[in-house]
Amino acid sequence: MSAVVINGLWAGYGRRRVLHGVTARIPAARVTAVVGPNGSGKSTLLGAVAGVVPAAAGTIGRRTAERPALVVQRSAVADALPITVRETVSMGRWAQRGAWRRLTRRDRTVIDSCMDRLDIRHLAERPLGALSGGQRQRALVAQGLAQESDLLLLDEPATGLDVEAQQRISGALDHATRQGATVVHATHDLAAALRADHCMLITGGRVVAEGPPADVLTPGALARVWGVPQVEGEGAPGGAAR
Ligand SMILES: Nc1ncnc2c1ncn2[C@@H]1O[C@H](COP(=O)(O)OP(=O)(O)OP(=O)(O)O)[C@@H](O)[C@H]1O
Repeated sequence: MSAVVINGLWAGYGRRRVLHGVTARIPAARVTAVVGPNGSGKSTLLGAVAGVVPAAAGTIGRRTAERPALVVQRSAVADALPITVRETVSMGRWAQRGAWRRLTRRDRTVIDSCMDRLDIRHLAERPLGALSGGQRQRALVAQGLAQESDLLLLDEPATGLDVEAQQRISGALDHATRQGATVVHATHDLAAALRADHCMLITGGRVVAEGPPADVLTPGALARVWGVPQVEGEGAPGGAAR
């Protein structure tokens, strides 16, 4: 079953088109990895599905009307933002409660459990700007989880993190899918993409392959997309590149 069906999607910024007729299906309650070179349109695709980048043409069909949770790259968050980790994660509840309503007991339980899942409860009262990059990224992922949306979109959530932090995040995302959420993450980490349930390879704003990661991330497809020959025997066998 598909959580999102994208059909002939064109999208970009102003008059500049970044996505050129993207057609793809995102399976429900699974992890999908979006892979592609710098500037290929991964963030733009996540933004379009999240509704923050308008579609110029084509359609994005959703199974439900719930607002997606979008976790942006940590570099997109200002260092000087004067908020604590707990406040950052609490903002995840705004979509349900509004920014000025008092948090309920259930909100506080969700916030604490999302901090626990990312192992950042001990940092709860620290200012976000005073954290390391990896700690800050965990706080942003916890904020996304706190929205309890059925569609979680994450832009390179594990880039530059140590192995323990990467495992925390990937464990939290797997947990979300077991709870029924659909997870889509953009990544440059081919090992992480191979662990996903589904993979979309994009280049130049076009989907060049889509399907099981081992069928998509073939040595031939990677060589074509990145233009560098892969070492023989590396990557997965098969060939599903369009
Ligand atoms: N806000 C913006 N305004 C104008 N152009 C943008 C904007 N954001 C991205 N672009 C352009 O759109 C193209 C695709 O960018 P996008 O961030 O979607 O790629 P990406 O695959 O996520 O890249 P990366 O791997 O480097 O994060 C790039 O050429 C980029 O310069």
